[in-house]
Amino acid sequence: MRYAVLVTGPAGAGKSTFSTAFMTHIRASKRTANLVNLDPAASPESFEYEPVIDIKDLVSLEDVMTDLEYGPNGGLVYCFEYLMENMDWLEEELGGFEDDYLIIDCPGQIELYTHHPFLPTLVHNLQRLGIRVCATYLIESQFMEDKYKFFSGVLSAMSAMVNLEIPWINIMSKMDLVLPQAESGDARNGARKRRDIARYLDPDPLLMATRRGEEANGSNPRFHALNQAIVQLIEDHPLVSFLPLNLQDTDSIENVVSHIDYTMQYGEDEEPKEPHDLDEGDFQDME
Ligand SMILES: Nc1nc2c(ncn2[C@@H]2O[C@H](COP(=O)(O)OP(=O)(O)OP(=O)(O)O)[C@@H](O)[C@H]2O)c(=O)[nH]1
Repeated sequence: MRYAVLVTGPAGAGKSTFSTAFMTHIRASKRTANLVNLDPAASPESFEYEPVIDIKDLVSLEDVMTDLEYGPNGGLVYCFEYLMENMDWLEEELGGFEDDYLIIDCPGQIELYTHHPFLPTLVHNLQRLGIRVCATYLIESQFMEDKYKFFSGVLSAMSAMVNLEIPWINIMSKMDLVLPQAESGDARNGARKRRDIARYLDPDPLLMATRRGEEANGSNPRFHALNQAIVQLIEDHPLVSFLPLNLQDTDSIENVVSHIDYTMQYGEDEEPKEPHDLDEGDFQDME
């Protein structure tokens, strides 16, 4: 069985950094993982592990912008459409990998997750090849600092989940930036901040509720009805909750990887090892 984890989310959410930490963690636990880059604009410096498959070997944003004179956004859309037309290239590239995890670092264009057919086509093709696919969707903890920005993140996560219909894990990345605040100050303050964080990790739609006529974040009170409708939508479809990810804390990475393993039903089809297949390293792992 092959497994593919799509690492998705808006630009700058920490996808490449998480992909690297994920690779390191999987390899440290003596499993195999390979990185796949699907961002045609990614610079080589963004990867600590060299991707085994790189969309830039098929099409690069730079070439498209130079040769076709497209701007950066149109160029990116062109690259994804080009890949969609050349899925046999990806299929061929994937053919050589019988390893257990493919970590697919996706681009940060939000339209890819909400309405562009690129990701559904990709998922369909991976599944056709017998690869079990799950998605992680990262939004960064700074979204918690502005509840309206946070809810736009919740809605984009929800939209992406509905668009892709595959096992899904939402991750609140860069928790190292907010956790120290929760730990600082007196005990009562700390407890209140931790409670606030919990409301964001399991989104409480009431965070956004306003009373009729009340100004919300400087916005026009006429938005009250719209806010109420969004609150209702999130309440009626409680699809989104977030796993906190603090890359400074090994337990936090371990927790996220365990959720991914569980969601993917990793190892469910593994045959038990015969005693003669076990080597010394396996016994050391059990100590
Ligand atoms: N403090 C902190 N910074 C982080 C963390 N993860 C990523 N960053 C920083 O956030 C910025 C963006 O990180 P990337 O991993 O490149 O984000 P990305 O989602 O791959 O970005 P795009 O590919 O442009 O969409 C970089 O400056 C990282 O150093 C984290 O866990 N904590």
